[in-house]
Amino acid sequence: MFSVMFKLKDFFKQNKKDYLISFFTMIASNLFSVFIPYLIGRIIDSIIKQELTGALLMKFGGAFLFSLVAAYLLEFTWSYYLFTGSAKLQRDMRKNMMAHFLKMRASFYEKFRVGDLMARSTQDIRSISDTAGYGMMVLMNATLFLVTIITMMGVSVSWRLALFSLFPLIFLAYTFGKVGNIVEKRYTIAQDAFSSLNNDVLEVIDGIRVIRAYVKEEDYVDTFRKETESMLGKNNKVAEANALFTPMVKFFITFSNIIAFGYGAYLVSQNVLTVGDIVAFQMYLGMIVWPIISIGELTNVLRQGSASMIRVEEVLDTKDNMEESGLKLIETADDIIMHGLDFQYPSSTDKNLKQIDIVIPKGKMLGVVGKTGAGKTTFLRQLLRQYPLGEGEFRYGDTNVLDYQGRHFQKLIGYVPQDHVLFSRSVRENIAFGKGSATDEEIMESVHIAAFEDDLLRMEKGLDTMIGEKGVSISGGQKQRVSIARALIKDPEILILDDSLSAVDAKTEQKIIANIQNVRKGKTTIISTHRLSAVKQADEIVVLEDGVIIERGTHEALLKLGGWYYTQFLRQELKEGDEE
Ligand SMILES: Nc1ncnc2c1ncn2[C@@H]1O[C@H](COP(=O)(O)OP(=O)(O)OP(=O)(O)O)[C@@H](O)[C@H]1O
Repeated sequence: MFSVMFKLKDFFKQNKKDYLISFFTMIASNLFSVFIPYLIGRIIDSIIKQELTGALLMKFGGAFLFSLVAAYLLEFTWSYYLFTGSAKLQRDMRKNMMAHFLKMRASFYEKFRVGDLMARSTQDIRSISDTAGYGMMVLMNATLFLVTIITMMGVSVSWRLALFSLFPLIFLAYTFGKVGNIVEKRYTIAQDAFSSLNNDVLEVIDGIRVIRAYVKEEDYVDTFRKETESMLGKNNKVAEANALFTPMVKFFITFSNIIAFGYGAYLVSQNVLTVGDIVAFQMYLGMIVWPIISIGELTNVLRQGSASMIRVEEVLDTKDNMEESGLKLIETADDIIMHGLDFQYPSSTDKNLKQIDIVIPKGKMLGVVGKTGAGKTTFLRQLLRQYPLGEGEFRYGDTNVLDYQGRHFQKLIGYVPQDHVLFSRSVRENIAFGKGSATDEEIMESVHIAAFEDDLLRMEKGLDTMIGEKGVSISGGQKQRVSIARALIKDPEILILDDSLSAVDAKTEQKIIANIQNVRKGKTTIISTHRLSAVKQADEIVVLEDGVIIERGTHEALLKLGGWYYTQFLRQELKEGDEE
């Protein structure tokens, strides 16, 4: 249960000053608070003994008021320092989480679904920070307060009475532990359900157009209703376990009250205690309820915090299984050489690339074709190092890719993925993303190469047009061209296009290819495509089937070969002829 506090020890150390201020102001505030019943006890005794004079009342009144104000101000101070600390913890953990997400590659995102990651980086982090704020407050304040009250009960009234009347609380502590275990288990189940629900919401929002097109709204409403019902059930179970704490405290404290009254009255009758003592003692018993309830809640907060900590650690401890990269810096791209390269996705049962032998000389264009599922994207992912390296040789010139610094290596590559990812920003920002300091001239140059000029002219605000969620929706072909412009503005040593021209018409495709060839002289370009006309000009074309290169050569050589490429090319030519 306390493991979560232990795991946060570095954070507590870093914010030692704040926690020390909280701790000492808390002690002082508690001392002033417990002084008040003591004063009341003394006033009652003075009334009974008929010793209360005006001067004495003024003295008691002054001390009472001073203690009240001091306790209030001190409580403000400790709660300020404690709760700002917990907000800092949330900030730090979110920063760590985001840094981790940005470092991770494909296999990590295959393990965790987006909704799950969102749940862990919001609700779980909040629950952990509750342990550093509320949890810490209860731990320090309730235990300190409890110790102070019990000491006052013993010192200012009677140790015997204190021991007897607090005896039932031993059973309370035992029950707290048992219920705490139940809370932790139920909370983990509820959080897992929340992750899954989060994910489903994201999927619905993402796929809303398809859901509508297939008139599946009702089905989704129904599924979602069932899920939220089940989630409600799980949360109710947590609430049910939580609700046990307060009645449990009241139940056991009642026994303490009975003992205190019975045994206390006996001690008064024996002249061991005064009536004022008993009143003060009962007030102390009343005061003890709050810290005990809080300790129950502390158990709760700590159990939930440690369940959340396990969920957050699971994410932070998951690496993407990428090999350690070397220290070499790569300044310029060399020939890309793969020899006998095999690769298998972690979740795949068969090899997805088999014995790939390829040399892409620096500055040349390679075309990668093949039917769907042949392994084109998988081959490009090896170049991009999105997955662990397969078995076999993969070099840049004479140097094994693993000898290069991973991140540095990426700087040479411009990549246009199959699924176009554009941000909810302006066209300008989306394109300049490829090169932070890009001027409008440079942006327009890439717009021109990507054949996006005419589209831009039609946009009322030109480069300032907002796209995505915050602005206009743009077509698939337009998205592809903005993505191409984003990759081109970097003027990368290696440009990788993964089926990036599929949504543009044949004429525009030819225009883009011609532009690319024109501006990328001396630079390596790799194009994977279904439409063979896009790679006609390539220096070499490889045909993949089931992860194996089955044909290779120039366009002319492949036509002569009369294999898959030849048949496919004829089919596409005929189709395009028909369309024209
Ligand atoms: N992340 C993955 N985990 C497991 N298997 C995968 C993964 N991605 C792809 N595959 C499998 O690897 C094989 C090659 O897929 P790949 O996406 O490389 O084909 P492709 O030639 O690019 O297809 P397409 O033209 O349809 O994009 C397929 O059998 C596919 O099911």
